[in-house]
Amino acid sequence: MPKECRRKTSKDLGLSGINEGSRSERRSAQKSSSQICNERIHQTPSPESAPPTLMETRRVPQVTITPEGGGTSREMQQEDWDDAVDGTLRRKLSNSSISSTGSSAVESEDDLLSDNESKSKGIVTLEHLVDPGEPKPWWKLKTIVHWPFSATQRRKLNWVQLAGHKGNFKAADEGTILKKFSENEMQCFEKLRGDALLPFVPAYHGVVEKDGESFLHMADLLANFDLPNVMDCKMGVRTYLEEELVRARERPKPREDLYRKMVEVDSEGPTPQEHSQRGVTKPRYMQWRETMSSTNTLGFRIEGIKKCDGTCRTDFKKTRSKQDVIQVFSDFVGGNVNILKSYLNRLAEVRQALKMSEFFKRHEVIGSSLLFIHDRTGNAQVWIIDFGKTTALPEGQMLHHDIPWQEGNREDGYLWGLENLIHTLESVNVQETEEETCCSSTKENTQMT
Ligand SMILES: O=P(O)(O)O[C@H]1[C@H](O)[C@@H](OP(=O)(O)O)[C@H](OP(=O)(O)O)[C@@H](OP(=O)(O)O)[C@H]1O
Ligand SMILES: Nc1ncnc2c1ncn2[C@@H]1O[C@H](COP(=O)(O)OP(=O)(O)O)[C@@H](O)[C@H]1O
Repeated sequence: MPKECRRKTSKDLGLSGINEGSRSERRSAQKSSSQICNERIHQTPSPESAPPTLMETRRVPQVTITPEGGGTSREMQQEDWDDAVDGTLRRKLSNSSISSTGSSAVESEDDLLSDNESKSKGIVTLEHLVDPGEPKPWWKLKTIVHWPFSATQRRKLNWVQLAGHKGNFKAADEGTILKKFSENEMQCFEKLRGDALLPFVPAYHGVVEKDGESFLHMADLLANFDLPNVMDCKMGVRTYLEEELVRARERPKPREDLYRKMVEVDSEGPTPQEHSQRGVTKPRYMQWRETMSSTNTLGFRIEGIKKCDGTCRTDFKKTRSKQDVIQVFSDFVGGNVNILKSYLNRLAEVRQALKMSEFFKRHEVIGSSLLFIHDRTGNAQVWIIDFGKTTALPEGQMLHHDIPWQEGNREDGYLWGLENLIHTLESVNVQETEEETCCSSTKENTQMT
């Protein structure tokens, strides 16, 4: 069937109605959502109780950690943002020089990953912790959770891991997975039990332990999808904890692995000093990642995408401009207006839940992602994942999540990023007639023996 060529934005198709709160704001300003998104980057902040949409990104401080210790702080200037939004960042930090040639979204096609390759992210095969034939009971319960697995269920799982550390996940009983234990994340799951965010996080089944190694047992969000398309968006304007900054300042540890990762993307990234020592500190690397991608300018970034045709890309480190992000989103939804609508609906629900959530008010949410999953049946969902670096604030303290971060205030820019994410998704062009998104019907996220 010939494809309809006339392309429309989601707004033309009435999708912006989903986003009620911000629609009236847009109407009153008589501006398109794309304008708004760009303008937010330049707007000055309204007073303390500003609505979540207004955040002055010009004042996101760039705290630079030098190997000698002693952080220096520099506020981003107007020209930095001007450069950032037009896609050519040419700014210099106090001790570094960064250049970019634009989005990798159109540059690299070399990222078809499998677990045979050295890269840690992509399509993986999850193993169980023991050989399928092992006869003895080997699980030691650490919490009240009853270990439900039987030997016959110990199979390998074809899975998708778009971010995070290699080997962090194991297969578990059907529809569930194990993630390497983190005290922080465990506490978050426990606290989320009675919270408004509960419907948006993977169901949590407790902690299990084997041979001294502990795991968080949770729902496999891919389990109910047929050949899923998956996208990981890391939320917030900052991806490292304030305490990581403090630690790096007190005991700076230049890391060669991070230096190598930086050079791989931009040989001009490291400063002369970092080149000579072949090392960069963690916060320095994280800040560089934030400025190269859309984290600082939009409050979220794309980490990886796996499509139903089996292709997988995690080469988004330089996808920064709003236009580039729109292009990637557009490709991800494959012009399917219903998928786009479902995602926008779900994001509106997530936003609503975040505003209600007691947990969210009292936690600094760093490095957490929104996981988008859809398939050809039209099923499309968004989930909040990864609480490994989500930390509770001292008693009585609360965050806005939509005001600028300054060292000490622990703000993460999560809500601001979500607003921008919604507006960016609303700007995606969709075709008037639905395009077949792809793929045959073989079940992909399956348990294999
Ligand atoms: O994405 P790239 O450029 O590879 O950088 C990674 C990610 O930021 C990881 O975050 P995530 O796990 O959310 O993907 C982070 O782990 P943390 O979350 O532990 O900070 C890694 O720190 P190290 O593990 O210290 O290298 C850092 O090297
Ligand atoms: N519950 C889940 N269901 C399905 N996929 C998941 C789930 N949790 C994580 N993932 C996948 O694993 C990747 C890494 O997850 P994450 O929790 O961020 O790990 P880490 O803490 O190591 O960064 C995500 O990008 C996603 O592809």
